[in-house]
Amino acid sequence: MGEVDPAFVQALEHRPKLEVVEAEGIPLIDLSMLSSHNATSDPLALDGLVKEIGSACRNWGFFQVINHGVSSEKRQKIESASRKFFAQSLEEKRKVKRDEERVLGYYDSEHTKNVRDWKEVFDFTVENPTLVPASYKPEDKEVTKWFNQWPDNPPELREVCEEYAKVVEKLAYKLMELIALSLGLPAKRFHGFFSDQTSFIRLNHYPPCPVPQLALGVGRHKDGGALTILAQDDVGGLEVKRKTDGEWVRVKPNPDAYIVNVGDIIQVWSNEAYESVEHRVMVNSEKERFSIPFFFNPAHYTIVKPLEELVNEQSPARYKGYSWGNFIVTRKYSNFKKLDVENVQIDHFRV
Ligand SMILES: O=C(O)CCC(=O)C(=O)O
Ligand SMILES: [Fe+2]
Repeated sequence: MGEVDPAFVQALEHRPKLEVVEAEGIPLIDLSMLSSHNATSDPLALDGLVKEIGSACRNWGFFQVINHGVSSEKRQKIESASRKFFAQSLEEKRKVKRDEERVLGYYDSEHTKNVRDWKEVFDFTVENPTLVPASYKPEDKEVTKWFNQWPDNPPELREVCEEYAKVVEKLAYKLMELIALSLGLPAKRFHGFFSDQTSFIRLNHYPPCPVPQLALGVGRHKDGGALTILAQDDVGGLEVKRKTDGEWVRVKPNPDAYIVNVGDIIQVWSNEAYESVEHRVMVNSEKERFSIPFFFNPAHYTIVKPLEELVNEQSPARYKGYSWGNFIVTRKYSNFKKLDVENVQIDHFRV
């Protein structure tokens, strides 16, 4: 195994197979009608789109969207600034390193399920500052603020990140409207949850890895928030656990598309009509890879529970309510030290 730190090595059953199964059938959904005038004047076409979104959420939990309204210029700008940022020396990047006080910024030793990920990241929130509970102890009611940290180089990073956040946020609201309609709810049913959103964007850099059969860029996991909107470059490596057979399948890069996945919160809100799906990232020995997920997350004071409209005698609530603020800070602080609480999962709130 040579020089590789054992912290990166996955248990046998979680190691990736090097022969890749490219996903057949991950839905590709065209959103162009939302940016034209047709959306209001052609209810039939909107209906078709809503059905497509509903069946993608139900059958896959993952889909790709094209003609999504995010200009390719904004995407290229953030991608190129991200490349410039990660190309700097470790010393330079660590000037905006995250720690217990400043939890946003650069980080190079993230763990998923206690195995180190082969990646480095830069995190920033969409709202600056972002309000969150000051402590992971539910009895502490104090609220604190998370502030973004911006590096000196590349100098344009802050502006391109802020611009990008604005346009992807618009897409996130549109997708939530389609998801609401697909569940038989009013289009704006979810909007109120996001007024003091805790959404964040992560710049991911996966360097080439000498042991791609042993390590992962990100270990298998589900996203804890509401919805994730991901830009991946042309290298490929994202794998989704297909619902029909549990096979790991790769999401083929499409430079015009965003990959969207349902997170744990939608699973709970929809009372499991839609499920958050496991995914992971494979690395390779030749090429570095970059990706940019936007994690659309509600306000910290949101109590996440199945929506009343979707609960009845035939389908009783499958979850008790839980505090989103407590969920995120518990996850966040467990990165820095071992807490006296277990790694929080929505399963803990199952009825
Ligand atoms: O890089 C990717 O393709 C996905 C990353 C991911 O799943 C995550 O950061 O939650
Ligand atoms: Fe993820």
